[in-house]
Amino acid sequence: MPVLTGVSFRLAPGEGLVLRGANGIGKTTLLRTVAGLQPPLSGTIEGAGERAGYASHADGIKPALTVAETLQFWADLYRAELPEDVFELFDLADLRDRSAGTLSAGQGRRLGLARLAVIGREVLLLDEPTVSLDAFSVKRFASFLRERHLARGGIAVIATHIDLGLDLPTLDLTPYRAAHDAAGGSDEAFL
Ligand SMILES: Nc1ncnc2c1ncn2[C@@H]1O[C@H](COP(=O)(O)OP(=O)(O)OP(=O)(O)O)[C@@H](O)[C@H]1O
Repeated sequence: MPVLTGVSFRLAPGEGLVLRGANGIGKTTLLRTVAGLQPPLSGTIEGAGERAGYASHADGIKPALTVAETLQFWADLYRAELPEDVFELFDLADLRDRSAGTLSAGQGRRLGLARLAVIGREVLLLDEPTVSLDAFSVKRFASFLRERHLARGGIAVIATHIDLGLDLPTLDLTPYRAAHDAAGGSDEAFL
């Protein structure tokens, strides 16, 4: 059963897009589909695939590793160099040797987001990236997106309920909600 229907967008290097819509409209579903984690029922997605990095609601933290070990783990996995300033960029310098399992929610989110600076993917698919972040951390993350990602030709698709101050175009998914038969909402499609 479709969740969204008729959605279409195209982004050039350096461009970003903010996805909007009420809870349950299908923002996560769309991001996961673009990321290649689930197939579309119809239509095509071009240019994401191996070039894409997806950040979900979960931070993907391994509690047995320290903060520094976590980022090195991601760098090794993606065969990338750990950027020297990644700890400063995400305000993690004082937490480098802290066990990742002991981080607060916001600190853990900063670590999860720092992964994006490590993996070097051109297309970032971000699902509510600022959840748990304080205002200062939201600003820092917005600066990372603007100066380190978009300004260098990266692409970002961001589902967010808050204004990141990035002045990006918005795609409201409300008109694309799929019609359903009388009996069921889209929830039943997953059961
Ligand atoms: N695993 C699942 N089982 C049942 N229903 C699901 C599942 N995943 C998604 N859905 C349903 O699919 C629809 C779209 O969900 P999705 O998570 O994409 O919405 P969203 O726009 O990201 O919502 P939110 O703003 O609350 O994060 C919703 O009706 C949701 O209940």
